[in-house]
Amino acid sequence: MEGTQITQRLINKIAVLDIENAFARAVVSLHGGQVLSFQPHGEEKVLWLSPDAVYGEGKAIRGGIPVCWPWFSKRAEGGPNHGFARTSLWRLKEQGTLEGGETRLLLSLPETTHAAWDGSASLETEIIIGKELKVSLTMQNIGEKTVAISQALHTYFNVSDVEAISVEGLAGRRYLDEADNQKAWVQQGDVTLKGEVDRAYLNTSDTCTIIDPGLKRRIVIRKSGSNGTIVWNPGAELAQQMADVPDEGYRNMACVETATLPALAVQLEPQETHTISTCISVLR
Ligand SMILES: O=P(O)(O)OC[C@H]1O[C@H](O)[C@H](O)[C@@H](O)[C@@H]1O
Repeated sequence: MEGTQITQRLINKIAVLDIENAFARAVVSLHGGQVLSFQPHGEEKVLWLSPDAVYGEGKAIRGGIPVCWPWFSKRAEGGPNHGFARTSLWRLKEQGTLEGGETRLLLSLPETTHAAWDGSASLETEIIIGKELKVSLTMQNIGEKTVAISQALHTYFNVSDVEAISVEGLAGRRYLDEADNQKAWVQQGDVTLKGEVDRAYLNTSDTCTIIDPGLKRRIVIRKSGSNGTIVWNPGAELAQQMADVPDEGYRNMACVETATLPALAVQLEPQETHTISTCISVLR
């Protein structure tokens, strides 16, 4: 197939773009500035998207790569969990095809302010869809004071069985167990996920690899500009309490998130810019 096809449609009034090129298919939502799907040709879907996801104003879409910004997690001062970028309406600023045939989209939130936040920033997400998926989030402080930014490209991966997979690349790293009062541990060997897992790995920009024996593939997650990795799965009990996750839905999902943790927030000076990015590829 030559070139890129991009078509727009609505899911319950939310505008999404369907992209198809020589390498892959992808779906991107302008609500949240969020990749919802990425599927290289001949490959199973790489990202998990909840069949019960809610598409509506003010709601976060469960799955794909939500952009958590300008804070990650709950915030002592209040405001929505994981910030407001994932519930904002982004603009499609540029679209094009790169020399190698990959599709490039640039989404933007030009002047980003919120009642619960005293900062002011511009935000752009560059999405490159090729054999690999690359997502880069670039922010610039356009206010007059320094702002502390924590964030995540909160990536939900599609897996055959969460209890059968393992995540390589975090051995020896310190983590806080968010499911157990932030107790600190050091990761021994690869990460396996049984029951609720919510871990914040600190000071690591290492590449992680999801080994999925059921789908007979490895998903390689490279990252830059981020000093932390979150590994999350709600487990059976919590999933049952989540209206936008089917009871058994947790089994096919694993989040490995490229993050800046609140404790290690970026101090962004006026006019300063910062980029975090993740690059996802599949190996057989
Ligand atoms: O339900 P959400 O606000 O989307 O958050 C979903 C999850 O995100 C991250 O992975 C956090 O580490 C978890 O503590 C949180 O439960």
